[in-house]
Amino acid sequence: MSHKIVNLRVRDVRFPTSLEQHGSDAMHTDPDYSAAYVVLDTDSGLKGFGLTFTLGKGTEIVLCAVKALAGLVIGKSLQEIVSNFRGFYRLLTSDGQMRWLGPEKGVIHLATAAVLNAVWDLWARAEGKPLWKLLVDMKCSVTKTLCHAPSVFILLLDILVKAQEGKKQREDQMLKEGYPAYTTSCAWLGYSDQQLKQLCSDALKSGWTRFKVKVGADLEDDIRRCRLIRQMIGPSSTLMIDANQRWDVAEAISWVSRLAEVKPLWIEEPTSPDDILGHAAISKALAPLGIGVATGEQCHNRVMFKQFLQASALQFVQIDSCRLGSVNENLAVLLMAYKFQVPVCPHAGGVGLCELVQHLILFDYICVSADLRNRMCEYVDHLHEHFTSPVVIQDAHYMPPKDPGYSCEMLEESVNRHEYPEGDIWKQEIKK
Ligand SMILES: C[C@H](O)[C@@H](O)[C@@H](O)[C@H](O)C(=O)O
Ligand SMILES: [Mg+2]
Repeated sequence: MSHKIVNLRVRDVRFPTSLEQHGSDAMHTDPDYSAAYVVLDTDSGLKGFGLTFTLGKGTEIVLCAVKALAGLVIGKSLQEIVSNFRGFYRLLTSDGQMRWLGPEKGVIHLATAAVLNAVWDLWARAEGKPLWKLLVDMKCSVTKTLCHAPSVFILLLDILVKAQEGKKQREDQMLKEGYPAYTTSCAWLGYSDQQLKQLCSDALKSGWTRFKVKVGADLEDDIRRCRLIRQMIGPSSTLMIDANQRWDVAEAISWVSRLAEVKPLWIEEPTSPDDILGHAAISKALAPLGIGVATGEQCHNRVMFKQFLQASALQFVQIDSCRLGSVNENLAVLLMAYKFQVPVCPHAGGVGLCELVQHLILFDYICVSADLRNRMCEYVDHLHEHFTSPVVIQDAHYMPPKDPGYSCEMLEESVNRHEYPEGDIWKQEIKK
């Protein structure tokens, strides 16, 4: 069946997470976790669901961008798209007029991600497999044609072929044990010390051993909060800190040096996400303290990642399922990270990001890296109840999803209630 796409709908879905300071950090003090949510209808009745993540205001701009891309998608069959997926990716990102809005960055690229995520979901559903399994079962030569990689990296096929060895064992291992995760949801910046202690002790009881803390607004607060959490989790648990771009380069080095006593594994987004050489300077300065630099959640595209890797400007690659051009571009980044032997630890702090990115990291382990050292996938404990196939966490591990698709279909009732501004949730909020 060809599954011709006959319609594309996009909706503005917002959750009022700022009311309880969920997701807050040094730069985003009041995020309302939101999404531009895309549904593709086909002539066969099969649907594809995709999204890109936003923080509330401005989601309407992403919706406009998705609508601008719709004409490139409607009328195409799934078969036509996947038989030349790289060509379709180029069609979306290289329109002679629209590419001026990016290219491949900002709102238009978020829109590309939402649309392509829905196409990948449709493909996986058509094959009756969860997306990670669709990728794992693909022939290496096919995988290579999907990913949108810079031409310098022609060794991609070799990497994939090499990783065929032991693939079945790794898949079985994942199905049994799951992929290791860390939690960010104990220590958002707007949480009180009391809340932080409570959440941390609950998380320890549920088996969590890796924790991320938000920092960057006030040094004395950071020292107190980081000491508190290190004391609670003990010396053998892993701690990461995340400044969400708050500092300039010199400030980042001195601030993080003051936090070195709590032994963070990484400092995430210490400075502007575009400052590749700044990240390289920070990496160099912090290496003697045993602290790495992590970044990626606001890295526009694969070309930026290529330069970060070439400049030794990061020690942990944080791919993002909704900022890069979907699976296609993320595959390119996974392969480049492997080439540079830098571990991938995906970003998932948002709505739906955990659901999506678990598929990519499973593929990375089974078919690319074959390594779990220094690797873990972010987890936040928010809003999973709004999805038809929510993530399953067992003993701080992501258990591989079993339902066909890319796991980002939302419950119709949740979408209706949270649609902005007409949904009940927002009508009530506006009345207050
Ligand atoms: C506004 C968001 O919650 C961010 O703080 C979040 O994505 C974060 O940077 C993370 O690493 O999870
Ligand atoms: Mg972050």
